[in-house]
Amino acid sequence: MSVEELLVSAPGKAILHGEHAVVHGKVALAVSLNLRTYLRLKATTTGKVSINLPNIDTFVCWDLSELQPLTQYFLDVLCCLFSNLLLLGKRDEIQRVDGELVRILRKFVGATNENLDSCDMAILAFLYIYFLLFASSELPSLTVSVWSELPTGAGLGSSAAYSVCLAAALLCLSRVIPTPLKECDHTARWCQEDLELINSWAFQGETIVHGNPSGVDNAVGTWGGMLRFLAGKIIPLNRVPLLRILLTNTKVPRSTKVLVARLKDKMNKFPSIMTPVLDSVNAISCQCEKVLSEMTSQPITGEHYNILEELIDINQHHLNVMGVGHPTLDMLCRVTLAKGLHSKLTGAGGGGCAITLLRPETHSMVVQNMVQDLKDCGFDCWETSIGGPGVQQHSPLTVKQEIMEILNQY
Ligand SMILES: Nc1ncnc2c1ncn2[C@@H]1O[C@H](COP(=O)(O)OP(=O)(O)O)[C@@H](O)[C@H]1O
Ligand SMILES: C[C@@](O)(CCOP(=O)(O)O)CC(=O)O
Ligand SMILES: [Mg+2]
Repeated sequence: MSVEELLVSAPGKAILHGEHAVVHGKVALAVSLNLRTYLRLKATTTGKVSINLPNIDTFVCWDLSELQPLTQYFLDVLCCLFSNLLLLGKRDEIQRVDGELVRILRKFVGATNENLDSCDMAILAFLYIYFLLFASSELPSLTVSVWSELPTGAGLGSSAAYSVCLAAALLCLSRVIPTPLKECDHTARWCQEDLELINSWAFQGETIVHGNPSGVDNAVGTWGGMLRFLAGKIIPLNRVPLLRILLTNTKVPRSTKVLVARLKDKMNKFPSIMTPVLDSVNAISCQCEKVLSEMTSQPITGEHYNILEELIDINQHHLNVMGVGHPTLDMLCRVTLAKGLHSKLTGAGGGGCAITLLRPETHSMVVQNMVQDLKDCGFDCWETSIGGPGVQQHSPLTVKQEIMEILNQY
């Protein structure tokens, strides 16, 4: 069946514990959010490839004749990649981004900045997946439009949600995986094997945006729910208590790529100092997992919350030691602590977002006052439910009208 129009979405994430340490092979606990990125793909006959990214004010359109000469560079890599793709066993090969191809694409889009600005990274991630999937056949003419409820570059995994949507939609268009939505369905998900493929292609998109991602963000975007992630191994945590979490965005812009590289430099400079810090973060993730599991098998007590709060405080100090804190994040922690509530940065830090654990007994007036104090600092706050579904295909009727209106503009 040919794909004429396709609507997919993927959730953002919050990391409870283990950001950065997870890049160095330590455990992370992460959970999907009910804030999603939506992508609409339309196959066209215009002879053009258009990509519309209103969140980052980026709108690009190429003639297929401009793109065609680039296909030759991808063909060698493709021979190897497609055979591995079909075998599905050699996942490492699929996941390795080819540096030479990225250099060629960077030159094509005129990206000069070593760290790449946000629009270049998003365009490169699209082109990389597009060429790898289509260079060996006819390049398809299409329009891709993306809109996200997530703030971009704020620690909530917008890059991964974007990459997961790109991977799912382009894999469907190339017919490597089927479109799961049946006529009577509102939303549908792919089988486990197809999800693994989406996840591995999304990892490539993340690699272009981040440089050296752990893979935890694209795993949450693909599978949703709460996950334990360790060195590429994904374990869904099905028995977890319902946690109330407040998200606050300091609105200080930062780049995950730069922050991940900053910690790498520190690790190289002070290995014997930084390694124990990362080991301690690993222990925090394990201890948190244990407490969360106890909270589902025993009556929940104040002591469980006390431990969760202490772990948040210790980890926030560690993240400052790693060099990924920011004065606004320190201020945010002080403001919430004044109301007796504990916070830590989430994601790459350096600004961006923090999570605050709300205790069940915390009165709604206390939360409201605290939110006002945070807003007075210039921050955005929202209490969101966690554990939203992973990547999905939608019928247009199931997507909020305001989101469809944005996507339908293109
Ligand atoms: N909705 C979107 N549209 C276009 N690009 C996006 C979108 N969401 C994320 N991106 C890409 O991801 C980058 C942000 O990734 P990153 O620095 O990892 O922050 P985070 O993942 O925490 O939001 C953006 O600069 C952009 O290149
Ligand atoms: C810092 C890190 O642990 C999480 C980054 O998340 P985000 O891009 O800031 O949402 C990096 C990674 O795991 O790839
Ligand atoms: Mg990211």
